[in-house]
Amino acid sequence: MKVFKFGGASLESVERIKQVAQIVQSFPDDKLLIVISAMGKTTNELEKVAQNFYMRKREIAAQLLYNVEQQHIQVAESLLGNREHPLFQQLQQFFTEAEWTLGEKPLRAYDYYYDQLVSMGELLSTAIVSAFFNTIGLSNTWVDVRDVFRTDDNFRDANIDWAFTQKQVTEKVVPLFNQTNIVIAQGFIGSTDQNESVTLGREGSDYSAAVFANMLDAESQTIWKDVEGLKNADPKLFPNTVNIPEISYGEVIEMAYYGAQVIHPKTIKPLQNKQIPLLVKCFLDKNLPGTVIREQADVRQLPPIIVLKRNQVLLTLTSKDYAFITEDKISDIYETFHRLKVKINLMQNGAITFSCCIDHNPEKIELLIKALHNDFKISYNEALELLTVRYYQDGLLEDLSNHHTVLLEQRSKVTVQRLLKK
Ligand SMILES: Nc1ncnc2c1ncn2[C@@H]1O[C@H](COP(=O)(O)OP(=O)(O)O)[C@@H](O)[C@H]1O
Ligand SMILES: N[C@@H](CC(=O)OP(=O)(O)O)C(=O)O
Repeated sequence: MKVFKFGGASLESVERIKQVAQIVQSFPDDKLLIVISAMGKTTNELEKVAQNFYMRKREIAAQLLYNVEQQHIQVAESLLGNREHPLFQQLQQFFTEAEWTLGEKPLRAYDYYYDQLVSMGELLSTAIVSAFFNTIGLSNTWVDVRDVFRTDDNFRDANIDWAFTQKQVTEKVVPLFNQTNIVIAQGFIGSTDQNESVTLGREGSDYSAAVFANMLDAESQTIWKDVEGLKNADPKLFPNTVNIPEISYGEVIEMAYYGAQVIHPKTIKPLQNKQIPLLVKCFLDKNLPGTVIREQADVRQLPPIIVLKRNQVLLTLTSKDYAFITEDKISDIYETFHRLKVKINLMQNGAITFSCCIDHNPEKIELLIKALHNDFKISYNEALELLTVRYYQDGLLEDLSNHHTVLLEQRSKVTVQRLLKK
């Protein structure tokens, strides 16, 4: 059994979906559990539907939902050639459910409504791909993963109930492979014990695939991307990147931790637990070797690995009473950040100052200031970039920081981080 994951980029047009079908056709002898994300940027569009609904801008929300509907119907029509197929009823049902939600008064928390609306992207894409595959001879079974992935009600970042979900996978998903060699399921979504839809955190389909791989004891998981494999930096941000043929789980966790937006950070652990290799392959050319991520990878040959996080803010807290920044003060500060769910990307303290770098989020900064202003004078510096280089070489570091002022720096033997201002 192999687990494949196709993300939004691989489904962003009719041509790309046909290309995905060709890839799947080249594995005729394998049992495949295929996890699929929403098409293209659908999740972003559905987020806007949810935001407008919650701000009681119903007409705008309805119009945005209609746009999503039309895009999907057009893609489905191009792939299937007509509107007679039962798929169109299935799509209509998803839209009707979303319209019902839009008709409600938003009495519950925003995150709940977000999940009810945004989870639709994966239901639509999987329904379309499944119907298309069946019409071209890629016989498959479509699964509503909300009947399989049981979670808590931590909406927008729900946590999987492993024991219950494993039972569902064994009892409901495994038998499906007696009917077809291919089973198609949604990434990114699940359901509570009250049958409410949940999402697992943005870009969470890699993680969904890893949960399936773990529970099905898959021989491998492959995520199909628009890049030749895992590279030493994001090729959209840096011109001369190189492909990494082989890398360890631990190294990929480090990259994700520092902000590399290529593999969801939660993906590695379920695979590592069962020593299942993670392959990153290119859907544009499946013959490229890609990257193998596993425990015993040869890391001696790793190039410098570069991660750039943009849109960062440096927050500086200075104690008002000139008291030292001691352990108890740091503990209070961390407690506040934890309570407000603000992640610290880099921190440093001096005698009476505590400085940290966080993602730019004006609402969160306002809440932090409110919570901390009694004890601290607070200043902040916006529009910064956090550069992380592992296995750094000084020449490279200087090149990457050229024309920037370094506001904060931290070095260990392996990793250097610099907070840069243009
Ligand atoms: N180190 C890296 N190696 C390869 N790609 C990277 C890296 N860091 C960031 N990326 C970006 O990840 C993108 C692919 O991931 P993503 O867009 O999430 O795919 P999908 O949504 O299809 O799963 C690439 O287009 C690339 O710009
Ligand atoms: N569609 C979701 C989940 C996901 O993982 O998408 P992608 O595989 O395209 O990154 C998102 O955009 O967050």
